[in-house]
This record gives sequence, C-alpha cells and structure tokens, in this order.
Amino acid sequence: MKQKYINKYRPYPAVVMPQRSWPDKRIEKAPTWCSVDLRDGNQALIQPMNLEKKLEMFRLITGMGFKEIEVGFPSASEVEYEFTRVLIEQNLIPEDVVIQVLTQAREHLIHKTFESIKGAREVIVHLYNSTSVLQRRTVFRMNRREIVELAVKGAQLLKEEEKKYPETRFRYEYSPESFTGTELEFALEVCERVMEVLQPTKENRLIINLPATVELATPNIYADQIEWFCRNMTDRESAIISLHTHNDRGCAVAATELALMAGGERVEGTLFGNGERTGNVDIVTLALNMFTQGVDPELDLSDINKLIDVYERICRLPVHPRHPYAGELVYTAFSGSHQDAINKGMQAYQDGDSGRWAVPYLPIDPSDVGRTYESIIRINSQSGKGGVAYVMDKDFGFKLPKSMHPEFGNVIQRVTDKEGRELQRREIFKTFEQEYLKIDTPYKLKGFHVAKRHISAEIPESRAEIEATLSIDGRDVEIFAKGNGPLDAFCTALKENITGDFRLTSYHEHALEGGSSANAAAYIEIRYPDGLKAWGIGVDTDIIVASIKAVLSSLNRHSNLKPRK
Ligand SMILES: CC(=O)SCCNC(=O)CCNC(=O)[C@H](O)C(C)(C)COP(=O)(O)OP(=O)(O)OC[C@H]1O[C@@H](n2cnc3c(N)ncnc32)[C@H](O)[C@@H]1OP(=O)(O)O
Ligand SMILES: CC(C)C(=O)C(=O)O
Repeated sequence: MKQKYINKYRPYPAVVMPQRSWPDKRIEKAPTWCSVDLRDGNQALIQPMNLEKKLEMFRLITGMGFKEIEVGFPSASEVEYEFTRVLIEQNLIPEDVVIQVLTQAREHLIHKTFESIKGAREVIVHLYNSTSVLQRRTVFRMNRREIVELAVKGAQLLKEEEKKYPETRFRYEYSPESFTGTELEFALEVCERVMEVLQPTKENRLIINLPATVELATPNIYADQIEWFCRNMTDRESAIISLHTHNDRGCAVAATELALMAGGERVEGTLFGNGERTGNVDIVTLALNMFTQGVDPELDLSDINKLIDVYERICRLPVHPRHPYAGELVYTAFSGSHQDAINKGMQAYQDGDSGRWAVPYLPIDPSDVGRTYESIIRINSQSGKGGVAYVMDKDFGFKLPKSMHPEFGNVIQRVTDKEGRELQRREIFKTFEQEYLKIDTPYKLKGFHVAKRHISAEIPESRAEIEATLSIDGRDVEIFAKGNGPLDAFCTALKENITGDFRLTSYHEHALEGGSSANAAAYIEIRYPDGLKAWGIGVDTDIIVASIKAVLSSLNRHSNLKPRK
C-alpha cells in the first residue's frame, strides 16, 4: 500500500458523550430478531432466489423461531411481489410470525408494496430513505429540509394506503438509511418527523431502525450513536430501536453486541452474515455468542449442519471452514497441545457434576449445535500424542496407558512427516495394527496351554505351569515353565529358553467394547538388558492369552523396529 494514498482517507469523528453508560451494561436477554435473508441477503446474491428457494428459506427461518421476517422488496421485481402474494394467499405465514416488506419513500413503490400485502393479517411496512451527508450530496442532490420532506411524504403515503386495507393490522418501521453516515441530530430530526406522522404509541410502537449501512468506524462508535439517539429522543417509549449492521470492517457482530448494550432492542441480520458486500450481521454468531453466556437466544440452532446445507444450496455461497460455530474446522484441533488440553478437558467435564461447560479451546459443546465429538481431533504433522490417544480411545476403544502415549505418538508422527498430510482415522488404526497387533516376527504364537493351575488357601501365591509352541523364524519351538501365574510362567520359559533376560515394567488391561470381535486388550511394557523399552499389545477373548500376545508383540518390536528409550 502506497503511503501517498493515505491522505485520501480521514478518521471517523467520535461521538461526544462524556457519560456513556453502555460499557457497563451486559446482554441479558435475546433481542427481537428479524431475519432479512429474503431481502437484504437475497438482493446481494449473484443469482437471487426464485420462488421455490424463497419458500424453502422462509420455512427454514420460521422453523428456527424467527417471529419477524422481511420477506422482500415487493415493488422491486416480479418474484418479490409474487412471493409475498403466495405467502398470503396460500396462508403460509405461521400465526405467531409477522412478515415485513421494504419500500423506498417513493409513491409508486409504496403503492405497489401495499398491493402486494392485500389480505395479510398483520404486516410491518418498512420505509426507508438515505439521510447521509454523502448521499444527500451525491445521490439525491437534496438539502436537509428536502430529505425530511421526502421521508415525511413517504410516511404520509403509508397512512393513506393503510386506509384501503382495513383487514390488515399495520405496523411500521422507518430507517434513515446510512444512519452512521448521517449527523446524529439530523437523523434524530428525520425520525421524529416521521414519528409525528405515524403517531406511534407505547402499545403500537414504531420500529426505528438505525442501520450501519456501511460499517465506517469501530463498534464503540456505533454503540455511542445508539445510546445518544435513545437518550435524546422525545418519545423513546413509543419506539423500538432496531439495529441493522453491515460487516465492512469485519466488526458487525461486535458493533451489534455493543449497540444492544447501548439500548438496541431488535436486530436485523442474516444467517451466516450473507448480504451486500461483506455482508449483514451474522445472526447465527450473535445468537450463539449469547448462548455461550447462558442467555437463551430464543432461536433453534441445534442442527447447525442443516442450516448450512440449506443456506449453501439456496444462496450458492459456502460457509467458511473457520466460520464461528459453524465452519467445518471449528470443532477440530490439529495441534498437539490443543488436542491434549481438549482431551483432558472433555474427560474432566464428563467426570464432573457441575454441568457447566468448561473445556479448553472449545467455547461451546459441539453437541449443542448438533456436531459430534468424533470430528474434534484430527491428526496431521502438528498433532501430538494426546490427540492420537484420543482417536484410539474414542474411535477404536483402545485406552492406551498414559505412559505409552509418547511411543505411539512418535510412530504416528513418523507417518505424518513422511506423508505430509492429515491422516484418516482408519489409517491411524492400520498403523496401530501393523505396529502392535500384526507384528509376528521373529516370534509367533502357535499354541498356548495352561497345564496346571493351583490356588490354595494355605499357600499365599497361586502357581501355574504352561506349555507353549512358538514359531521362531519359521521353526517350531516348544517351551515349558512354572511361575506364579500363566504370564509369569510364560516369561520364565522365554527367558530360560529363547530370549535371555528382560523385565516387565508396566501392565494394563481392559475390556474392549463396540465393533471389535475380541473383548480384552492387554498392554505390557518391557525393559531389555540393552536399556531399551518397548510396549506390546495383545488382543484376545481370553485376557491371559491377550497378555501373552502383548509380551510377544513387545519382543518382536524390540527385535525388529529398534524402539527408542
Ligand atoms: C441499503 C439497502 O440495502 S436499501 C435496499 C436496496 N435494495 C434494492 O434497491 C433492491 C431493489 N431495487 C430495485 O429493484 C430498484 O432500485 C427499484 C425498483 C427499487 C427502483 O428502481 P428504479 O427507480 O428504476 O431505479 P433506481 O433504483 O436506479 O432509482 C434511482 C432513483 O431513486 C431515487 N431513490 C433512491 N433511493 C430512494 C429513496 N429511498 N427514496 C426516494 N428516492 C430514492 C434516486 O435518487 C434515483 O432518483 P433519480 O432517478 O431522480 O436520479
Ligand atoms: C434498508 C436499510 C435498512 C438497509 O438495508 C441498510 O441500511 O443496510
């Protein structure tokens, strides 16, 4: 970026308000949500929705619990008009939902808008005209007085049209479009003049929508503007202050949150932030931000994958893989320390009884939005032993002893370094099988028999005698020995006849559940006279045989794979 161009831009003026109160406020309840997916979202699509798609989107958002829905700009196109008619004529609007229609403050457009809503039970007619300094000068070439007259005329036309449709309950919304580019006292003046015409009451309040049509400044300034506006209104109680932000600086969610603290009561936005340019505020993020603070957002987001599917198909826009709460990768940790912390945090959460979610790196329980734990940890070269152990446990039921995690983590690390890509879960399991379960050279178990077992009340230790047949480099060898138990006897037989000395340093076992046909796994760590240590694993329906296999697995790994210390 060239320095000389910096003079093209100037800083946005601050709002003078020494005793702003919003910084100390909190969001404690959900606002009234108004979805503008079918209007502001739709008008920004490369290929706007046809009638069927609009209907599908309408069903999706009513299903989520939106009670106010801007269904379109009926005077703008045939589809918009037709869609409004279909909703009304086919009685598709749920009892507790109110549709909203947008119109500019222009006579023929207002007239057509009212025609489109004939027969509706209740409607919000949303009137707007731009009031900003820039648009007054460059688009309208009107002074302040003329802009006020334009808005007042629009409001008067609403009142006139209303008389033709006595069967409908009308509510109104007025937007000084480009509010954030308008002098505050002028925006207030226009709104109050419109209020004078529409005569709202405490019982039938006018929605005053204060849009950041283009996001021009930091979110605190928008909050100041909202607080200033609320404080200075003559009749605050007859208005519902509505927020409508865009995301030009990437702060629409933050701006809306601060503005809610500043007095906003209603929010217009879209799913996943679709909308003009960088989009409207993303209601999914806003609502789930509230949810993570223990505030009921009063929207159903429990099946976020369904929302994504329908949204992507209808809007032909992808949801970014890192989109808050929704992206494909947001419940996934690749890096080792994150995996380790999530793994431990999940365990602590499952063991705990407070019911409060507290898992490092995961601000929300994925299952609350219909996502599963399985996809949380994925393995690539950035991953660590904890993540690998998590996958072995959650996907395959192998609870690797903690002291074994580094060894298998290193095995997987060598594969990911070599492949240079993410490993699929079945590839991790295949590596595990080859490394521990299928390794059978030089020693392969051909037969194992516990010849005698003796347990006596008088003798403290039990005794056992075993016979086993091993194939060693293709040659069958029979061994016999006595010991404290079958495992001890087997190790004695090996040491005396085949391998020389070694020492068992760790032993773990557990039942295997789920898809495995075997039902027990044994993990044995052996220290060898050369100072090396190696884990071995055995799986069998008989836990004794599983432990025998685990010993051979370790011996084979020690012989073949040069395990590290
Ligand atoms: C910030 C927002 O998202 S606002 C919503 C914007 N959405 C849309 O515009 C989508 C649909 N719009 C349309 O299809 C068209 O613009 C229509 C049907 C509304 C109007 O169509 P047209 O009149 O043919 O075209 P166009 O929009 O270019 O009209 C511009 C004229 O309207 C005037 N105008 C624009 N906004 C307003 C307004 N709110 N009130 C009064 N006049 C307005 C302009 O000054 C301009 O006047 P001019 O012709 O004397 O120069
Ligand atoms: C019509 C108005 C509310 C609008 O869409 C905007 O200002 O972005």
